Amino acid sequence: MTEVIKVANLQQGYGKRIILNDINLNINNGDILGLIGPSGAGKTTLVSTIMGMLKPKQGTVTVLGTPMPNRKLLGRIGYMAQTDALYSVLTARENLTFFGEMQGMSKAELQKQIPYATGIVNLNDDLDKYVKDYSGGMKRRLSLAIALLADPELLILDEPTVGIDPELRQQIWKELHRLADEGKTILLTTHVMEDAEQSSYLMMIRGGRAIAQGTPDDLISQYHVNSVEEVFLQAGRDQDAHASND
Ligand SMILES: Nc1ncnc2c1ncn2[C@@H]1O[C@H](COP(=O)(O)OP(=O)(O)OP(=O)(O)O)[C@@H](O)[C@H]1O
Repeated sequence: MTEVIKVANLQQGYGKRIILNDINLNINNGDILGLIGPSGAGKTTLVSTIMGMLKPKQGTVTVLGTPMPNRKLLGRIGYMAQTDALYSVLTARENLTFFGEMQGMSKAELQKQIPYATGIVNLNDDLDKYVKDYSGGMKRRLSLAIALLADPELLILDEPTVGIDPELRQQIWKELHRLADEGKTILLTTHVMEDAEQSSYLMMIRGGRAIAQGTPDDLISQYHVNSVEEVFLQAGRDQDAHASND
């Protein structure tokens, strides 16, 4: 087992405002980490820090053995942001080719990987359409295909299943599990409990703090409840009770 992401005593924020406090996390290869928490909890802030887009205010972030931020590492990470960064005047195929070339992929690799990545998200029949004519869900799916394109060691996906129907969501999860079984590491943020239940390890963030973390089964038994959703609700109540006692 190799440690792929290590976050130690992280404090993060914007300007003087502190958003995340005392975050500690270790993820090994083959893990699927689900970051779950209410809107504004700090999930994207944590993801951006792990990606190296934000420098830690305090503490350290190490990815694939390298302290972050480090630009050189970006080629080894497949990243899907929350807002789609696509060129609407280009077709889907042209977008994929552009982002693949940016990551140093050869023509032969692109020829092999474009059908693979777009097959996972059911976009093969729409490859030559302009992105400006895509629906919101299709754009999300294209963004996911771009993240998968170069077969990266680490996939970081910010809300990958928003706007994706249940059948396709199942297909995507099947592929994410296959990639994890191959030893790839996946970090995703989500609001959706079904996604959380599919993760091998969960971190629940609320008010900038990790209120619970562990495997779904461990958390369910630790909190004496029957579902991940109940763990989340109970951990939130515990946090509120703790705050009112302070
Ligand atoms: N660039 C920024 N500058 C200042 N504040 C920011 C910035 N980005 C996020 N924030 C603030 O940081 C807090 C956490 O935001 P973040 O996007 O990390 O939450 P989130 O858990 O990802 O939420 P959501 O689930 O809605 O995406 C919010 O209060 C937000 O307003």
